[in-house]
Amino acid sequence: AMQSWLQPFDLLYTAGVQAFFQGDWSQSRDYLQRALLSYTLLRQVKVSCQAQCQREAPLHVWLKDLSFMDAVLQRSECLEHCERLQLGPPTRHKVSSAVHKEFKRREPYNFLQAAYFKLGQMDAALAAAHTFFVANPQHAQIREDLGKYRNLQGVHWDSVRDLEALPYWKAYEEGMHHYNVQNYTQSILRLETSLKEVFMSLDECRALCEGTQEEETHTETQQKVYEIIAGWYVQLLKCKQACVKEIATKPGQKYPIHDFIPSHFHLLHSAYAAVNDGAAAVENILTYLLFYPRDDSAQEKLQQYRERFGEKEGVRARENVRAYIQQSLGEKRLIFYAMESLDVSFEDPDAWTPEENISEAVKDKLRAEKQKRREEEQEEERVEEERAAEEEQRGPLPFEGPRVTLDSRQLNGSHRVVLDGVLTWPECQEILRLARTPAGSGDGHQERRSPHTPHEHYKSLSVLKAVKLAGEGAVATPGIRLFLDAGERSRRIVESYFRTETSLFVSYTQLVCRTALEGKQDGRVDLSHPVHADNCVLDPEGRECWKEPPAYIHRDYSAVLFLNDDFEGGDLFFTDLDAITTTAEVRPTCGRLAAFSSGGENPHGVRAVTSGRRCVIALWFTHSSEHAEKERKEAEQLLTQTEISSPQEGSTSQRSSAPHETKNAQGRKQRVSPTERVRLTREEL
Ligand SMILES: O=C(O)CCC(=O)C(=O)O
Ligand SMILES: [Fe+3]
Repeated sequence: AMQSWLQPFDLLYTAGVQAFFQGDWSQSRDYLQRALLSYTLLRQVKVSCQAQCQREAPLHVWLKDLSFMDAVLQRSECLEHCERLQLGPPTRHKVSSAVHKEFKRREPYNFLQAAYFKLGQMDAALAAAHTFFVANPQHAQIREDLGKYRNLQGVHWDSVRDLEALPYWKAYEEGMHHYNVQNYTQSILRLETSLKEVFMSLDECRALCEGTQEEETHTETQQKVYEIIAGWYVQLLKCKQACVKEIATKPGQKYPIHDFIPSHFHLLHSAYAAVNDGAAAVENILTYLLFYPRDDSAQEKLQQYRERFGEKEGVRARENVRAYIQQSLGEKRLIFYAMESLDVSFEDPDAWTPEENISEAVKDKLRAEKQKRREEEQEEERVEEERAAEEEQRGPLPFEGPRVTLDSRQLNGSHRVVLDGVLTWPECQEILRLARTPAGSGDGHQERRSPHTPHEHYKSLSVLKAVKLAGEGAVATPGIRLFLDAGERSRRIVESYFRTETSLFVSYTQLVCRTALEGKQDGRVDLSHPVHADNCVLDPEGRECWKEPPAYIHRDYSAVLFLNDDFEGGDLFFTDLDAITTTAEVRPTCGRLAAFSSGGENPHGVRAVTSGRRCVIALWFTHSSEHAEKERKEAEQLLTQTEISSPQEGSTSQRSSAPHETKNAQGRKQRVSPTERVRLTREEL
């Protein structure tokens, strides 16, 4: 019989994200839901196949003669068969570790919540948003979104829950709480539940290690067969060991809870003693002593319990915990052994590993690695602090009107800012008219296929060309004056906000429109503008940016002043040096300014414009007077002449614009400072 097998979750996720950026919310929601389901089912199948094959094809054989290999082959066949039954024939498809990480960070829920929101499914949106927030409490955008949901009517706040919650965290926390308020009976119930579920989750996590290998094993040098087996096996053991850390780390937290598993027994023995269950108190202190046999205060407690409750014949430490410790120590022993001879690094997730199990050489190595990790963490913290300090140093805005909407921290980067209100709506309309000149009018103006994608048209206009067009009467002068002024306004904002050491000059100004070509958008996966940095040549593989020609190395700051939002797609986004990991997205809208330093710290690109036309003023600034835009000066002079020779500037515009647009034309005086202008237009509004 035909059976439809599970579709790969990464492909479903990609399809969901793609539909999202095309604004197809219901499609996006459906794909994302299926991706999450596929992810969960796949893990369930793998865990259950592991369990089944552990029973059917046990591996308790020693590496003598051929029986070991025999067992390995049988296990392998069992797993293959089990997974084939449930997942279909094996494929070459391999999920990248980047996607694995995104699922771990619950990234799909962020898209899903936004899609639900657009579809008006508010309760679902809230649940998905909360689920994402729990794992990403620092995420600025989700905080903002949740704040938005909070103000909406008819949202059921009481029913909001974490859709990915692992059951033991709730039990553990309630157990701690009851313990702290000396409600021991309840505390015992919760902590026992937590323990049971912790070990179940631990088993699942460890079983998943036996699935596909995450890390590619390096095969640069020629390896012998036993080296390959050893390398592979050590990877497996390290993966299993790492599960303790994973289990003990709450979603959204950076570090695991110290001694998470042993601490259960510590709490339990006192809780049982408090309710006078002597046998259980002794059992749990003995279990705790399995981890820390030389803990004096625990030994003392054991003595006290024996005196208080009498000798408890036959009461012993918990057998499953003893087995677990033995298993874990066995794994550690092999890893330590490998560390001595092979180039193996390891972070011991447990504090209880007995000293005598570790050789001096390995101790040194563990210490050195720990030191390295600490230094890396300190470096991370330092960068974070620097970023915070950077924010505090931000200068004031030079005039009234614009306001900062997102700072570097909220944009997950450095030297980035998004401001709103740099242009008013009528101003955007006036500038947009410049871009609406019919194709072919005037030699200065270009409309052609985009240099970046075959799915879009691309039109650019420099300030000088714009002024020349005005001279020919092809465009209205108020728009051009605004075009020039918008550049100057942006320059002043950037100079002041980033407190640049010397003044900035505009080095280039361009009005750029990207138009989606109808009928050429199906299945589109490319970008409107590929990821790049503005003053250096980006090398994503090497994670470097080369500040050398052909890059425009004199550019110090970049700005994009958005003019409209009546199109689909076209978000500006920032990435890491890898040109893949998106760190921030900026949705264009009239008067919004995205400004950032032009170097390798700010790789950026533009998402595909899939319908309509997206227009912006792109600006680059420089500290070097030699690179100041010469055209700008010339344009200023020419424009002033034109304005003097035709004081009724509104009249020239009539020819090139549709009648309904003239209502936005402003016949007011043009010689006003930006401050006055903002005030003026505000009063007009
Ligand atoms: O249009 C945009 O949003 C950015 C364009 C850009 O990055 C560039 O032209 O260098
Ligand atoms: Fe750029």
